[in-house]
Amino acid sequence: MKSNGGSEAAKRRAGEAAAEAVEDGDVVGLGTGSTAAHAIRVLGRAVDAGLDVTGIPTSHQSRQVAREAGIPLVTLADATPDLAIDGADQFCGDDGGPFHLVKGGGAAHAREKVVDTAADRLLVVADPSKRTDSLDHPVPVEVLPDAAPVVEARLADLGGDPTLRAAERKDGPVVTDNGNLVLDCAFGSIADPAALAADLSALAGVVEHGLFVDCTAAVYVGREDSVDVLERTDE
Ligand SMILES: O=C[C@H](O)[C@H](O)[C@H](O)COP(=O)(O)O
Repeated sequence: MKSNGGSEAAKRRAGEAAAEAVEDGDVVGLGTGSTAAHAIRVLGRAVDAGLDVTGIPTSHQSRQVAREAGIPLVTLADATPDLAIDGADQFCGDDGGPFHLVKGGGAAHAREKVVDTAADRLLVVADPSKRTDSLDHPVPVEVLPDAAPVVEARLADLGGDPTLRAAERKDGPVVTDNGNLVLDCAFGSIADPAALAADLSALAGVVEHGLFVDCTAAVYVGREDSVDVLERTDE
């Protein structure tokens, strides 16, 4: 499984703490990545112990981890998630929020955004290396394969520097779970995530981008021996 190199102990603590927010009878959106996988495994142990939880996976990876953990799975056609637990490649925001994220390091951001925003609450799990004052991580942009050259040009018009994501153990590009390609687009420091998100969403051929703007209810930041919970409060 892809890992960003953050401490596994910190990721595990974040996952464990977020999983504690799940209640009997909940339908849970199951995020993708190495941090969310810790939460899924904890939920699997809770299911073994008798908790009634149903999961909605966000990728082939999270489906596989959930199956191995023994979590019953459904789709968005069957149920609406009460909450979702998902990782992030980078986040900004202080306690009180709003929180903005960059996601899609595992190319799962399109399905993640559908499931995470369908949930009543999105709980993000992360280690401290993901936190920043201002987002500057390249934004993954999932594109229809035929549209990639056109979208690349439009991203450059927006001031971005796009790179087609290459596969690591396959010749050629990464192909997403949805059969599309990914352009990782560097924009430098992103002053207005909402405006950039709107610009990216407006491009023909873009299936989804990895900016998640103010849709997070809480961020669980795991450390070696503790967890900070940052919560979005209503103004
Ligand atoms: O596409 C992948 C997802 O957005 C992940 O949630 C994100 O890349 C964080 O993954 P990790 O917890 O492994 O750093």
